[in-house]
Amino acid sequence: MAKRKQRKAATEQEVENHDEATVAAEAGPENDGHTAHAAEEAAAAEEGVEREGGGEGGAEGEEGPDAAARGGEEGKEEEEREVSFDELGLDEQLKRALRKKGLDKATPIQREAIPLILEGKDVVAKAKTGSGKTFAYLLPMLHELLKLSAEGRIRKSAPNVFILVPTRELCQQVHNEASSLLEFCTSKLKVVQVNASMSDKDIKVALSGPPNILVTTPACVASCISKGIIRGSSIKESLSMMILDEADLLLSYRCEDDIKALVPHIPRSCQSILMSATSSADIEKLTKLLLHNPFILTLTEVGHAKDDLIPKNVQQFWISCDAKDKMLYILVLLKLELIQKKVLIFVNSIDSAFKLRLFLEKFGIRSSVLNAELPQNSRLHIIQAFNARLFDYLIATDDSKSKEERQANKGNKKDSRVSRKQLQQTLDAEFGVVRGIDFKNVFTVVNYDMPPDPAGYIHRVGRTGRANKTGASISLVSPKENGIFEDIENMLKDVENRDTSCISPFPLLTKNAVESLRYRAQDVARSVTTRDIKEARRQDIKNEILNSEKLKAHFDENPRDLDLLKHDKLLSNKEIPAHLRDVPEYLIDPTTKEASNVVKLSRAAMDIDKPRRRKRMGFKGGSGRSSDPLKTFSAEGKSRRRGRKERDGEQDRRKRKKVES
Ligand SMILES: Nc1ncnc2c1ncn2[C@@H]1O[C@H](COP(=O)(O)OP(=O)(O)OP(=O)(O)O)[C@@H](O)[C@H]1O
Repeated sequence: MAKRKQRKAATEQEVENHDEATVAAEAGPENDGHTAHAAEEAAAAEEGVEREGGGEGGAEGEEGPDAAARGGEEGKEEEEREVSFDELGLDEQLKRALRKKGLDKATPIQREAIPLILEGKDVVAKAKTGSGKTFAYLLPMLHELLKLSAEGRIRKSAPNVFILVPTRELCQQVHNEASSLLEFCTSKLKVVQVNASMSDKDIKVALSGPPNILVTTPACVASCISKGIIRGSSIKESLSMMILDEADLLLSYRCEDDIKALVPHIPRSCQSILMSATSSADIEKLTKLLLHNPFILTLTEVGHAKDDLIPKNVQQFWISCDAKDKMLYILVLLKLELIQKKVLIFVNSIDSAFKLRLFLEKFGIRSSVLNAELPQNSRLHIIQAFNARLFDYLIATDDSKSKEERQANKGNKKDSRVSRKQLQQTLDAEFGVVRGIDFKNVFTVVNYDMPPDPAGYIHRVGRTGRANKTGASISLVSPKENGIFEDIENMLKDVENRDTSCISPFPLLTKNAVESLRYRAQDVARSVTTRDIKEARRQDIKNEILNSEKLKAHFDENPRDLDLLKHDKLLSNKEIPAHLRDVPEYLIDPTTKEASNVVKLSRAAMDIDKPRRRKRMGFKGGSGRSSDPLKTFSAEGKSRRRGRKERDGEQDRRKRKKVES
């Protein structure tokens, strides 16, 4: 009965354009709720939402005509109401854990997906990066398991739930999130994560019991099955739910064969959920492979096109510069404080990352490098320390290069034992910096090197503006990268159905500011030699291997003690000359000074440096337009600035009016 009620609310929501989201729920050939579907189609056509088919029968049939008849008025009330976790009928113990995290309202994807999953539907949910997809599947899954456990109906020959993710960073992240939600649960559900870096012995120990929930990568679960660590027949008996998170990335991590190996063991009764930030042919492939008549949720924000890819709270900028000047430009941005911290800088190779780190270090700017070479414990600790604001600049190597190397390694792996060892010693095949990791409070993402493809851009930029916070991205585009930049712009224009670009020139940078630091930057850049880079890279791995051991022992006992190790330690022990550490006042032109002051003021206004005082930053939190210098300041000259200010004033007035009315 309760389920029917929830389903009704969901169906009403599907036909409406929501306050913050438009949901396209697609019903398929077996659906007998034709009337409801026709109403949805009509509403969708009005909203410019496409329907693609595919879907679930039964319940829609029961509720459809009813819902269609009421689609209008009641639905509108629904649309304007935020939905609390209470209203979603979740287990009290889970709600307690959510309250402890300061969360009471569901995000749009949670509001839509949770009732469907609770009803036992197969669901494909597509919602942009940072929209809360993880809890959208964890909460209903845990709710159902708690219910089964209370009723003594848990089958225990193998895990009841598989959560498959592309990388081991994500294994850890999802495992942590699930464990934190179970904090107040009296029936002891066990969640474990296993990955390819663990020995068979450790995996066996982790899987003994067995756990209720297994978070792992497709490669690891396939290997467990082939080695008999998990028996296929036990999976058939016990598995009640399978979740593929970051599904759009699973196949790009060459997991297709591994997933195919799993398919024959999945019982027909198993409910499958697929979560994704983008649409792709890979999603279609996985859907066909694993799901039965799924419900497809596609979520977008109001006023934005259906497939809008970048959250609207993220401003996108670009700077055109020669490849050889990129270090100079990044120095200007960071040293003259023209961008908000914390900053995540993407580069395409490990050497470039260390070159940049050494270069910045010579100007007194400390950073850390996150890359596939580091031991897993160190990588996790770097992410945790960055999230805890122990340092402000993180240089991350993207997957592009490592992917090539991964592929090469994958080929070699079959050929010789040495290559396998090399694979383990060099790059971690299950590593992914960008994809899906929940970096907290990153304000600016910098594409120091452009990503190899538009999808890479979406995932990189998705590391800011998470949970509806304000963010910005800045891409440094060299002439050689014009092609990929155009591809990205075209893709964004296409999906947003726009004529103009969604990425604006960065407004706070003057030619004077760049020229003021040119000679210093060139001198210092020349002084960073290939040998220095090699040595720094070697030194960093050495430090981190030692760290990794210490970390393991220490953090088992003191999980909150993040200050133990510093990842932004100076790589060189030479003292930083004063003229490089402090930029003399006379070098900075007045416009840049003004820009930098505005950035600092807005930083203070946003209270960015006092995270603890902002204990409960709700989902609607973050900063408004008025406090964001990128929206109120231009380095291009006063008259233009006035124009922009006036426009902004007008927009603010309009916004106020909307709120008042
Ligand atoms: N209901 C909520 N209210 C406020 N914050 C939330 C809520 N649900 C999740 N969050 C927070 O939002 C952030 C992003 O969530 P999550 O990592 O699940 O996003 P995602 O959609 O999976 O992103 P990606 O596609 O990049 O992996 C997290 O820090 C999470 O704690």
